[in-house]
Amino acid sequence: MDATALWQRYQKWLYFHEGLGFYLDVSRMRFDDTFVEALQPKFEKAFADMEELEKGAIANPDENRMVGHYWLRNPSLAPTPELQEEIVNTIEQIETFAEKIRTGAIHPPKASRFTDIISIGIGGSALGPEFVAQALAPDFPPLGIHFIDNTDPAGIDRILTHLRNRLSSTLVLVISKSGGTPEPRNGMIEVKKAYAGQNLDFANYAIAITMPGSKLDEQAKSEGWLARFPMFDWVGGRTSELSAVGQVPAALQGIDIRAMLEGAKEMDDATRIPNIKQNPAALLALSWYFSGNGKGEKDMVILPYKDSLLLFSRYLQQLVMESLGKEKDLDGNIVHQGIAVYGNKGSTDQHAYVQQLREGVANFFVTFIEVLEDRKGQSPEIETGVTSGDYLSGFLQGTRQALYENQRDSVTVTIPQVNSRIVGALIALYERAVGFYGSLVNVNAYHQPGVEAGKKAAAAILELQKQVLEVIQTEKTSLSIEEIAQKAGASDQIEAIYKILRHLHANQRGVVLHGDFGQPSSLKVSIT
Ligand SMILES: O=P(O)(O)OC[C@H]1O[C@H](O)[C@H](O)[C@@H](O)[C@@H]1O
Repeated sequence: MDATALWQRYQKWLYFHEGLGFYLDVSRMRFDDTFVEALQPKFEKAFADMEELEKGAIANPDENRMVGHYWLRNPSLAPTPELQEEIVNTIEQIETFAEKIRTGAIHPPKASRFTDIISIGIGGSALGPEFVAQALAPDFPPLGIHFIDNTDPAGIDRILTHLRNRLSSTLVLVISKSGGTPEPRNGMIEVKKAYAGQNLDFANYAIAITMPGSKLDEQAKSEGWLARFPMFDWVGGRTSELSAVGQVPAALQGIDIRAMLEGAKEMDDATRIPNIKQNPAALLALSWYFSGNGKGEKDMVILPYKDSLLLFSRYLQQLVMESLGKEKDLDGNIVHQGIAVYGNKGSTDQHAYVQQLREGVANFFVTFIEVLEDRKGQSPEIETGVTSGDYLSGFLQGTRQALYENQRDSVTVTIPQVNSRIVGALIALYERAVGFYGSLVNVNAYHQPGVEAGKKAAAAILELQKQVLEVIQTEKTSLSIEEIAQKAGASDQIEAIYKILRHLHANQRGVVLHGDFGQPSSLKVSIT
């Protein structure tokens, strides 16, 4: 296509939202009108499905749940007055509470202000808060936030060591929708011990964000924690950033949560329009479908040219892959659906893997995110008439062009600046695009059955560890791994048993391995 034709195509497909100053350019996805027409019936179904979902249909049939994240930013859409009230009240409670913390009206027993937050959570209970903190926290936030989003002991130590002199002014958010996920539970137990180690009563510092009645909620209630905020049954983890999960940490950092909700609402209104060309989420879903043949054949590379949006790709990784990565479709057929998502930021990544994007295996499409405002205020000149921001902008345009010339497609999202309203709008845009795409390929985008298998397997390993330790302690003599496996009645688990023992050995847990470590079957195991 020559320059004039491309310019025409650019204008033909350009989506612009005036209120948000938001652009979406899908002109560098090489679909034609026939393709769009062919997809029209599927889109009609997707629009209808979405309307039902917003009205409170059981859009997540496997878990028999409504899917209501859209109600969070427009409570009048919630199907009952009780739900509407719950949403409105929760936001007000969060704002009031955060204000009291920030001003010192609520303060720790031994200090006039809280200075820091440890936020403990994983998956949907971490990725949104992490992304938003990086994107929107002011340079000098009223409280600095630190995340424990794993059960890695060294990771936990790093945070606790860093905060050891400020623990007495550090709030702890324990975020878990289910209130039973092992990683945040472990983090909470370790952090609680650290508080006890400094003679601090954990309850005076701890806040629970979880479904009412969960294990975590019960614990917070019985121990008299500082506060509890509800996570609703009808909000999925990966779409929970605009619920208490994201709002509490954001408000405590001085981020404008009302503006985030407002931006999301504006985007929701725009993505409710049942017309592909006038609906940015539909245009995204169309592009994804085109690129991967409706089968996820191409990966989605997210490249924001702005440091503050670095974690957007990680956030989207869960939203897209946990929603769309499914073995079966809604009719029970084996489909192995999904779209792989990765990325960091430009222009940094141009000095890393973009080489492969340009010339290597063509198994992806790029989503560029362009921010029009370079920085607050004027930029110094780097060369005559040229700023650092001009370079950033030039690198984005150049990469988009170079990829296109090599038959690599891309989408470009352009936003005026990174602020609360726009970040809210971006979150809403992708939530809706994922919902539409789920309908196009006929999968339940709101459950995650595959995650359970990993959790069960891990639980089985920990059970096996207990059996193994019992054998070693009863026998009290040096044994081979094979003998231990036999005595534990788990010969079929010999490799897992070896790995358990090697891990215990490496961590001074009373188990010692002797022999040739390159020949595991030769090893002898004894207790210390
Ligand atoms: O918030 P929680 O209940 O602790 O869940 C945290 C995360 O873990 C689960 O395994 C799910 O796969 C995620 O969707 C969820 O966000």
